[in-house]
Amino acid sequence: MFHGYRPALGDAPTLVFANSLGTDLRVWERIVARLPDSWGVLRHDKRGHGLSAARATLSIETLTDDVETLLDQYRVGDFAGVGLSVGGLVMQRLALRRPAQMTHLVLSDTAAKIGSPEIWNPRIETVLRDGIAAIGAAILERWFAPAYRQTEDFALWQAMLERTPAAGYAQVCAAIRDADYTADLARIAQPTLVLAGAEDSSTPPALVRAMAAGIAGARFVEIGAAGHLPCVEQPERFTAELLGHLRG
Ligand SMILES: O=C(O)CCC(=O)CC(=O)O
Repeated sequence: MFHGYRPALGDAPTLVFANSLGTDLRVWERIVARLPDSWGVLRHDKRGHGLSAARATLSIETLTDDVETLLDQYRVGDFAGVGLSVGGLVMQRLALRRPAQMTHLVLSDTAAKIGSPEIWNPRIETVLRDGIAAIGAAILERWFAPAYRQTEDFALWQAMLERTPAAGYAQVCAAIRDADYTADLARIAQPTLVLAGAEDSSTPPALVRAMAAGIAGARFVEIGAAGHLPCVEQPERFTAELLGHLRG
């Protein structure tokens, strides 16, 4: 599995990131660039995305297994988990699997249950039949606020999305469809920051806020002028919230 690891220096914190559907580890580039150099960072391309090969069966649980494998491979100690959308589902699992090791949780533009079979099944069918480009414009409208879609930058993320293998994308869609962690939210004990792009129509702020309400003590912050990927569109604000959460 393709990944990047930078160990923390001394007692500096380590951040473990998990990406969203149709993106790879570069989605965190602008956040990592703003972190202190001493902080540890572990990022990866989930199965069927970026440079990571798909695997025969995939679920949120197997995606979480992959992150645990990397944590153990590098003997990562305490870490903060940062998950975006489907990556947020993975981090919700990891929070419960590694309660002592995960010190803080950051959930961006995610929920305990995202969408329904009525949304995911036609999307899977279309992608497998016609490719991602067939639904690319609709996805990008959900990902970015209108002003951002006029920028030169926008084409970069469109390329990332459209280069995602259709089979890998469809497998992750099915994994999201089959996951519902609503009943487990109350068991999350880490201090949790929940971020939502104010213009996110993939996981709208009301849905994200409802998840936050289920996690004891979670702090909910809405980020203006951002869609589904505030880490791309509003990296300054995203990083400020992240650093504030970790530094208490
Ligand atoms: O981004 C994700 O991980 C899943 C949510 C989604 O459907 C994103 C999109 O609108 O394409």
